Amino acid sequence: MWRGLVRSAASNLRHSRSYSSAVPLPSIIHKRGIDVLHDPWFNKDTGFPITERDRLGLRGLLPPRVVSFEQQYDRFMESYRSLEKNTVGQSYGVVSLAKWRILNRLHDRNETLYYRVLIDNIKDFAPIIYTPTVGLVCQNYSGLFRRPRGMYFSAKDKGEMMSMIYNWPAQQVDMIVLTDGSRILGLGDLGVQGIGIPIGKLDMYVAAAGINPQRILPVMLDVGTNNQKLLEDRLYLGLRQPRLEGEEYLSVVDEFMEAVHARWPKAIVQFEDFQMKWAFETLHRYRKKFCMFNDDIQGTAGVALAGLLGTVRAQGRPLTDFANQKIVVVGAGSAGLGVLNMAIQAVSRIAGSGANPHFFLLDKDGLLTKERKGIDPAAAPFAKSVAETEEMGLREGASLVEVVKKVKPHVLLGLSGVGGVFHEEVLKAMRESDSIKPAIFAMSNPTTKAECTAIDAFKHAGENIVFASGSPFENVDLGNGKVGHVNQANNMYLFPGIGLGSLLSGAHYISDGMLQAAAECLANYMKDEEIQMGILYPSINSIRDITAEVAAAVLRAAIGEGLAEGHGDVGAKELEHMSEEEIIEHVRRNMWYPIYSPLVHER
Ligand SMILES: NC(=O)c1ccc[n+]([C@@H]2O[C@H](COP(=O)([O-])OP(=O)(O)OC[C@H]3O[C@@H](n4cnc5c(N)ncnc54)[C@H](O)[C@@H]3O)[C@@H](O)[C@H]2O)c1
Ligand SMILES: O=C(O)C[C@H](O)C(=O)O
Ligand SMILES: [Mg+2]
Repeated sequence: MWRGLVRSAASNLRHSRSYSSAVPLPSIIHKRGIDVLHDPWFNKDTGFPITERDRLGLRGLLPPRVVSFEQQYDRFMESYRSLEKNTVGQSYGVVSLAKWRILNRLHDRNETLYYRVLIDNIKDFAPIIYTPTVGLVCQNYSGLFRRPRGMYFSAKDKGEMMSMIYNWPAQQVDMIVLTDGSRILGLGDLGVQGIGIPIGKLDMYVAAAGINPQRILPVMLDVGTNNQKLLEDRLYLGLRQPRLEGEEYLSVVDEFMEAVHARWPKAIVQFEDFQMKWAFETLHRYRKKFCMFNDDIQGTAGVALAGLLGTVRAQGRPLTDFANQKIVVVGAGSAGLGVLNMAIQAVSRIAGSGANPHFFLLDKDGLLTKERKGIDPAAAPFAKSVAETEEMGLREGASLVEVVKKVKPHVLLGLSGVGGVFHEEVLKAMRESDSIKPAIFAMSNPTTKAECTAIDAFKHAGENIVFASGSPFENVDLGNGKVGHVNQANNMYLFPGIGLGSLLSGAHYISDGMLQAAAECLANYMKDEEIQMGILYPSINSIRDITAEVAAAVLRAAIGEGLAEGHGDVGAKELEHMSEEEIIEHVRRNMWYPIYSPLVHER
């Protein structure tokens, strides 16, 4: 149960919150009494030792027995397990929200214990604090709201953001996840309720990348919502106005980015769940100016590419064969286009710039060809020419079934946000694939929006497929002791490492080379024996390990490109002189791990 490395208190405290107010020794924190108990960053509940109770004015505010961290941990897990028992037979929504509530209450009260149970039970808890339950939490946010978490900047705050940013109590922030709530998972525009996504992503940053929870900041940019139901909901907590558009919209994002940069010039900003037009626009606008990335475009692309390369290996083919793979991508949004852009780059690296990849792109109106009217410029490079389409017996707007039947793809990859779009006929058509091991990636989230379920994929497309989904599914029992392995193709395998590696590099922007290094690291992480069994991604139980490797790869790439400026007391020169082993050791040393650190100096 007690996995992972236990850091020394001193090293944990190096990243602790520091205070500008003059603090007389012996206290390490400036708060006293009930304020300490009400601060989840420092609270140890019944775990406060007698010396700290004395010196922080806690005597009498707690029952007398001092309970160890291990006992507190076991107590929480017992109540969690009994909640599981007591909710057997109830609906998914009721059970998962009950689980979310119990975890959220701990999060509100005692962050050290919260992150420890999260890290140690990540396989069980990720589906609650992350996809799929986080989607349900966002949908029910107004009703579930008890306490705020993170910061909210709204269209009404124009002109005020530079001063508002100083309302955040931490002196240092390393990692920000920002959304405008316009495309929350596959659930559409959820307005201010989308704040659950940055919170969930940052929980993964703490659990996987060891970013200190005192240095994370979830942010909601509330520029209104076009969701009529929310606008009419009397409990809705966001601005009741249609979304800002055009220059008005961009000026709000600009102001926020400048405010963040002014206070924390080295903070990394992850853009998350923005509708496509703003996802691309803001990425182009800020990517060389600030240290930022768009997770849905860039993080997803790297995870998908790692899976696609794994698929080639699973077929027993050399990686150069990637250039010959026929890949049908369903969904021409920020994620689908991000994947195709990165896949095209990979093909030209592997097979030279003259290679002609066999990629097919569909959106809600079917196969995209050059004949499409009003085609989005971001999708245009992937539209098929008339000659190519005719040669295959296809046409503009051809349906998914037609495309799969004619193309016989090696890979069918969904990022459409439409549950069940890989229906029985589509999956059965995959049996005629030209691959001996066709791959089906149903990457849309949450589970209800997956293009197909794992069971249906193995049932209709055959037992020899490789399967991956964005939200978790159980492995499938194929009978006779055989198991259909379910991979979770989710950007959670990359964004924490991209963020941590970029942070430690101190680079002023995140280059394509850094992102490519992250994807390659994930692709190379899996052993051939695993790949042969259809296992394309590591178990989520190893997410801390894979994240350290990814972060080291990103850091090495930044050093190699001369972008690394260093972080904290480790400068560019020191980074340049580190060996590969020293870099990974440096990354691991900088990963926060939850233990109770002393809050008073020893006399
Ligand atoms: N697994 C992951 O790591 C991951 C990462 C990012 C996004 N996603 C998921 O991918 C989905 C899409 O995200 P996005 O940012 O690209 O959204 P988006 O809104 O930008 O794009 C959705 C695309 O799907 C197309 N589409 C809609 N209905 C369709 C249909 N019936 N057939 C074919 N195409 C259809 C739309 O035309 C559009 O091109 C979401 O559900 C999101 O949760 C998953
Ligand atoms: O949030 C996730 O689980 C993955 C991805 O960022 C998404 O938008 O679906
Ligand atoms: Mg996302």
